[in-house]
Order: sequence, then structure tokens, then C-alpha cells
Amino acid sequence: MNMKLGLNAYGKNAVNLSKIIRHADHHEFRQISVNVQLEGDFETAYTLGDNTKILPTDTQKNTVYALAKQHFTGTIEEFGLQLAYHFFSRNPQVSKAKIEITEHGWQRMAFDEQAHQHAFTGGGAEKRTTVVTQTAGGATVSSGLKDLLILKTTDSAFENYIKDEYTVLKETSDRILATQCEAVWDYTATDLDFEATYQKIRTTLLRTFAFHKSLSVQQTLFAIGEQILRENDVVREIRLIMPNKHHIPFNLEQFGLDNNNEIFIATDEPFGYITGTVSR
Ligand SMILES: O=c1[nH]c(=O)c2[nH]c(=O)[nH]c2[nH]1
Repeated sequence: MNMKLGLNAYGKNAVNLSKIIRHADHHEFRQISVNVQLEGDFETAYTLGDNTKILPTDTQKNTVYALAKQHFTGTIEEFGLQLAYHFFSRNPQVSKAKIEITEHGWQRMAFDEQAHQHAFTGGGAEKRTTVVTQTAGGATVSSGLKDLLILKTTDSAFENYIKDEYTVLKETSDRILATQCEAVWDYTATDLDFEATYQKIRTTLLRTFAFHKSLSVQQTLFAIGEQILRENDVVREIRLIMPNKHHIPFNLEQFGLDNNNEIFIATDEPFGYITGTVSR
């Protein structure tokens, strides 16, 4: 029987790169992780071991470091566009070049309200992300964030759900809402002010989470997506992942104590996993 090769791609993952940008009176520090993935006319590499159309993944990795010197000066979106175009335009066998970049934030230290010139603290779990795709039809950019830990101590309820013989969960009109948010949104253009747009979207996400009177994670997720689309014509669609990081009231009655919604047991696993896509 003749077998055939289906969808295929190859590239280098986790090209970890950091950069110092030296200014006269201060340094900037950036740290990213880059994935390169190429699709195209690579069938004979798989079926015959013919590597004549293969740009080695080692070369791809080196290209990321080399191009970072000149081209990684601004946003990860702009660097992604440069990289994707580089691989696509120089390799006729490539039909699609996809660049994924994750940025690990570093915050400048400050002492007595004075920003330090070259010392930083780690940005914590939160990361900024982008995916840039270049084909003959042009480039597309999707951006987002992940591992954004957010929590509110009230204005969150969960009531009126199905109760069957296995339901023990108590209805609550006042609970902790906590999540480790991941969001990816598609931009309609590639010549945007990616920095300002990102900051605006992130602030809207936080503000909506904070001020929403939540009836469920599902409802809050949709409210966030809706508000981001409302305020940003340049966003076509947003996909959100909001795991429910449960904080469950601990039973203090067994010790003769009241628990007035003050003491909780934070359970990592299992956790609710709520996802949704919002578009116009
Ligand atoms: O916001 C919530 N959505 C659910 O679907 C769910 N299920 C659950 O047990 N708690 C919650 N909370």
C-alpha cells in the first residue's frame, strides 16, 4: 500500500535570547523565547531523505540571534514580522513561515522613586506572546498574554446551576474568583502601534475582570472579550482561557468556629477549565 505524507512542518523551538540595549544613561533588558516553523515543499525530505530544500534548524536558530542584533529593538510583533519575512522571502520552497515569540518581562528596579539604570526584577509568571505568519498572501499577527494571575475577593457568584444526585457544591453569591488567564487575539493589520495596542487591551482585560459583577467565569470571559472587541477595531477575534483556580471555604464548624467567607483552602487540582472565542 502506498502511504502519503500529510501536513508537515519543521523548525527550531525555544530559541532563548536576551538582549541588552545600551543607552547613554540606562540599559534596557529583554528576554524572549522564539519558535520558528516552516511549511512548504519538503515532501522529498520526509519520503526520500533529500535535504536539498532543507534550511537546517541550526541555521534558523542562528538567524534569530543574528537578526536580533539589528531588528529586535521594539515589540516582539515587529521582530516576528522581520523574522517571518526573512525566512519566507529567501526560501522559495517555503510557503508559510510562522514565528512564535514569548517575552519574559523584567521590571526596572526603583529606589526612592528613582529608576535604577541597569537592575531589574523578574516579571513573575505573566508573559507576552505573539504569533506572526508570513505567506504569499502577506503577513498576519496574533498577540496575547499567558499566565496572567488575577483574583478578586468579591463580586463573583455561582448559582442556579444543574443539581443532580452527585452535586454537593453549594450555591454562593460571594466567592473568590481567581484565574491564570491566557488570551490570544488576531489583529486585522500589521502596521499597528503594537505596544500601545497591547497595553490598552491588557488594561481593558484587567478593568473588566475587576469591575464585572460575575455570575460565572463563563460570563466574565465573554464580558472581557466583548469589551476588548468594542474598544479595538484592529482586533478581529479573541480567544480566552480562564481556568477556575478554586478557593474553597474551609469548614471551621468542626472546631466550633464561624467561617464568614474568610478562610479558604486553595486547591490547585482539579481545576475548572473555561475557554471561549469572542468575535463580532
Ligand atoms: O464560574 C463557574 N463556572 C462553572 O462552570 C463552574 N463549575 C463549578 O463547579 N464552579 C464553577 N464556576
